[in-house]
Amino acid sequence: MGSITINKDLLRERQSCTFNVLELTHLWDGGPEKTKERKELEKFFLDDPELQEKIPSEYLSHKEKYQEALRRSCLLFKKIKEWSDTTGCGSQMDTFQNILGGMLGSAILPDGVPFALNYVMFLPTVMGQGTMQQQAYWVSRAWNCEIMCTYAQTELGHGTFIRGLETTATYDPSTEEFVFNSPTLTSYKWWPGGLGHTCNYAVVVAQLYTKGQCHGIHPFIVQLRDEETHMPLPGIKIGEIGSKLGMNTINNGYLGFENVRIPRENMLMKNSKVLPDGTYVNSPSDKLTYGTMIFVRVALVRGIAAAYLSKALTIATRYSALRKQGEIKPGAGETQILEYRTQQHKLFPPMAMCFAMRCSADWLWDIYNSVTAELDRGDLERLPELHAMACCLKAVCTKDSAKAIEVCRLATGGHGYMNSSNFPSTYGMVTAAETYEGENTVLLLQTARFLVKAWQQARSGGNLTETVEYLKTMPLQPLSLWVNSLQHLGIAFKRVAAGNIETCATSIERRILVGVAPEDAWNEVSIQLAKAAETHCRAFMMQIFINFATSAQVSPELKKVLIELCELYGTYFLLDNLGDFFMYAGLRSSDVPSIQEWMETLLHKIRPNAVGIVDGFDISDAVLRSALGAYDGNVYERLFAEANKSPLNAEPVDESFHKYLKPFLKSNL
Ligand SMILES: CCCCCCCCCCCCCC(=O)SCCNC(=O)CCNC(=O)[C@H](O)C(C)(C)COP(=O)(O)OP(=O)(O)OC[C@H]1O[C@@H](n2cnc3c(N)ncnc32)[C@H](O)[C@@H]1OP(=O)(O)O
Ligand SMILES: Cc1cc2nc3c(=O)[nH]c(=O)nc-3n(C[C@H](O)[C@H](O)[C@H](O)COP(=O)(O)OP(=O)(O)OC[C@H]3O[C@@H](n4cnc5c(N)ncnc54)[C@H](O)[C@@H]3O)c2cc1C
Repeated sequence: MGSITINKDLLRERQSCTFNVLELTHLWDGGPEKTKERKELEKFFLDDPELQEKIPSEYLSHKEKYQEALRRSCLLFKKIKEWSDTTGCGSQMDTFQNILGGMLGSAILPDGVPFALNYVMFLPTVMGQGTMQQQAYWVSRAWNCEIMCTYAQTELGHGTFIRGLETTATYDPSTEEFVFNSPTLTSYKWWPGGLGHTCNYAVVVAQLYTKGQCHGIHPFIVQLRDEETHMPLPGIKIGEIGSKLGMNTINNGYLGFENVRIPRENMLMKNSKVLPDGTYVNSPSDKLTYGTMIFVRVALVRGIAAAYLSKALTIATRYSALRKQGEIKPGAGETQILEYRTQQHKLFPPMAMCFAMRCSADWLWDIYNSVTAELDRGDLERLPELHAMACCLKAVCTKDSAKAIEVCRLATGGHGYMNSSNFPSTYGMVTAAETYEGENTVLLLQTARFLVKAWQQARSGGNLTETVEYLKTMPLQPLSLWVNSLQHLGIAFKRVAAGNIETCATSIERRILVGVAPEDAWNEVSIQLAKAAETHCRAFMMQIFINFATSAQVSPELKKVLIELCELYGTYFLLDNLGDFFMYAGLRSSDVPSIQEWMETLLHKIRPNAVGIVDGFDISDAVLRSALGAYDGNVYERLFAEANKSPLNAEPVDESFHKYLKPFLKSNL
């Protein structure tokens, strides 16, 4: 038990890798300096015995899980402060992002950080929607953890349709206060992370009434609990919503109001305002209230979708290299399961997806920053494109990631079903992101709205922005014979997207022409609209991956691997959606066998580098938390050690035998 020798199959895999793994790590991290910083950060946090798990959390009760998560969150945030004060290495924000959504956080609090919303949503909302004065007051209090805050938007009755929220904030000019009420059961806030028992303040999104008129939803800062006793303030009804599929330590809560008063100054007034006499001053755009949601969607693509998928892939690929089962040729000895082409088909396309997600996330982060700066100057022109791309990338990447994590689990057979594989909690974390911050279908339909408008603009000769420019050029280019090349893949994906968008636009027009109301026509076509948005996103990711792989400043050996992965991304999704490529990209059935062969050849080429690629993600054992995925490959020893942590193994005979089983066995039914 506990041997430190490396499994010999894994060792052989590492010796036969054709590229320099460290070069990939540096590329993945964004440069050698970033790798160094990340490793120092991991060492600082993960070597601390106080932060290490004593009993696997699966064996704790719901209450104990929360209490332990809170204990560790407090230690963790003290250490973040210590880290920033002593090393001066990296900004606090980088550290927070790594802790809250990144790999480091998942090593210490795998089921979620109850403080996450303070940093991920409360602070960005105050910074994006508060006046300078409000920022000066609230940001330092929340940043320094003098108060702990969350973001309370969703209600029992409404999550998606936020214009339908029912919580009311009614202005009373006689006291210059807003009065909060929850008029119905369905108006109770439901879901906010940390709301149950952790936070004492929240941004609450409510319908604003002043001078007898409703002005729609607005954000307010509301105190929920006493800062000393933590008792709920009068009129505040608050609690936790109970056990969930995953993320069980994030402390999601409910919240109701009965005549709760807050000062006028607690309305976040950067965009719209209520003056002391109750006069309402309009925002330049009512969509600026939705800014925090865009920020989180952008952050999720890299921080959750790509990061957690890289973890699942590391576990499944290392395991597949050492697990032996059956023979390909009778008598030739048992085969590493990674030799099976079907296994390669399960694992290598998700590796390609991981890279495509990372390039897309970097692009999205850059345009988020530039559009945010433009918004601050009052320029709203590029907001629709940012919103459309944040929506579809969040939806497609979280969907691909969750699906691929489940495929990774299945690819490890029975052992993957164990909590000690770390697949269940990894999946629980990622599938939640398919729903929160905008349910995926709903987000795809938001993108589709932008695409249909862009299509109409392309037809009328109007100008188009970067991501939809192809809607102008694609339909004009003649369809050429199929060629197996990256360039042709890039064009074919765009043709499929343009074709799907055109089909939707014309289906809607056709319906409207025969008298169907535009809104009904939209609903009738919405299956195709969601698909069109997905194909647009896929075409974008394909192109961004092509640009990245072909222009990366890396050694020829690594470049070859990047190009293979990029080709695999394209061929995999093409073969998975043949109908689309027949309909819109000039593909003929006689072209398919050569594309299938191309894809299979790519699997064969990637095979010797599979372990090298996941080693390149450089996820330490402490972060992986998996009996199946550890660097040394001593899987069976680890599975045994984990099994022996089960409280049922503490005694050779459990007390339930004497209480129930023995009397039952002796009862002679
Ligand atoms: C560091 C890594 C992170 C780690 C995190 C880990 C912890 C995570 C913890 C978990 C955290 C989880 C926390 C949580 O979950 S917090 C709760 C999150 N909730 C949601 O995301 C709700 C989803 N719903 C919506 O966003 C809206 O209601 C939608 C969009 C569906 C409709 O809305 P509405 O009914 O009002 O609009 P409309 O459809 O009539 O369209 C009208 C126009 O508005 C435009 N429009 C719409 N939206 C935007 C926008 N945003 N920017 C710019 N424009 C926008 C739109 O294009 C259209 O334009 P046009 O066509 O008219 O020109
Ligand atoms: C783990 C987790 C954490 C969360 N954290 C927070 C938080 O911190 N703060 C917070 O405020 N909220 C939070 N939420 C709530 C989350 O944002 C909502 O659950 C989400 O926005 C979806 O809303 P809903 O649950 O009302 O689903 P619904 O909107 O009821 O969706 C149900 C179904 O209806 C479909 N549907 C709905 N509208 C449309 C439409 N217009 N067109 C087509 N189909 C439609 C959807 O596609 C879906 O299939 C969290 C949720 C989860 C799961």
